[in-house]
Amino acid sequence: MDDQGNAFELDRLRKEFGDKIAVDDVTLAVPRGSFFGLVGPNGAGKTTALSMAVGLLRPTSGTARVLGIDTWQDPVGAKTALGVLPDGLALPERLTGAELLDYWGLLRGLDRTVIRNRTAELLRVLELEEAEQLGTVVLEYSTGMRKKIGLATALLHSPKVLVLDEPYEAVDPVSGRVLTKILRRFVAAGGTVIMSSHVMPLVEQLCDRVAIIARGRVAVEGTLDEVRAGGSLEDRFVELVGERELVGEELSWLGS
Ligand SMILES: Nc1ncnc2c1ncn2[C@@H]1O[C@H](COP(=O)(O)OP(=O)(O)OP(=O)(O)O)[C@@H](O)[C@H]1O
Repeated sequence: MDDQGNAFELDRLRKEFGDKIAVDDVTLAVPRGSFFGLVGPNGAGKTTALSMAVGLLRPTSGTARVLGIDTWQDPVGAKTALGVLPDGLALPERLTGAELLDYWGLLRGLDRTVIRNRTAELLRVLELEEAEQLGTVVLEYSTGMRKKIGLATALLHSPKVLVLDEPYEAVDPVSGRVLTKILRRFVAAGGTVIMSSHVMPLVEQLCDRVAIIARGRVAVEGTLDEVRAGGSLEDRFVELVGERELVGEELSWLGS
């Protein structure tokens, strides 16, 4: 166990794709029990950093630890502690939600009765029960439904740390509220959530710590109030990242 009380530690984590430095020596600590928001512009390196941190993408250099367990030295140990909603899920598509969770649970080594009970509960809470009754396979799911079944796979084994890449994207408001309740309850019970999002008000509403990442680097990190520095998170984001104005005649043909 990690004696510093961190759920997550990235130490000079780096990813190069050819000449492109996608993640530029990111060092970040996420204290246990925090609801951590990772924000930044498109292409900033959020997905790449999270993918390396959870063991889905091999870093060029640097380390990632989950509850003190090195993600790359002890992948099974780290993955036991982790629940992950990756960007662009690669799920078996020709299974129904329940079949997928059954398969997932068995891969995780869960007991069949536990899988069955949790699956029924997750499908009910995430409003995927009707699709299940109709025999809808994941291939036929809408974008939001795919997000929700992805969340269900992340939650199924009751992990200690959840890493969610844009969990609210494409999720309707009713399911969004359910998700918020689930995540808040999870954190209240001692779990840790690391979530990327482009929705600043949502991050302000949910997260107690935030990092703004830009061009592969951490521009600022701290408590929500430290990062906001008296303004809104969006103001701080734009201030750090730089505002893009339409210059001169750019797109003036639009609507003319
Ligand atoms: N497999 C890859 N090969 C080459 N370049 C990549 C690859 N994956 C990501 N990149 C590049 O790395 C950079 C970071 O991408 P990443 O997907 O991590 O950004 P992001 O912050 O998650 O963006 P978004 O908010 O749009 O999801 C981008 O410049 C992207 O083009």
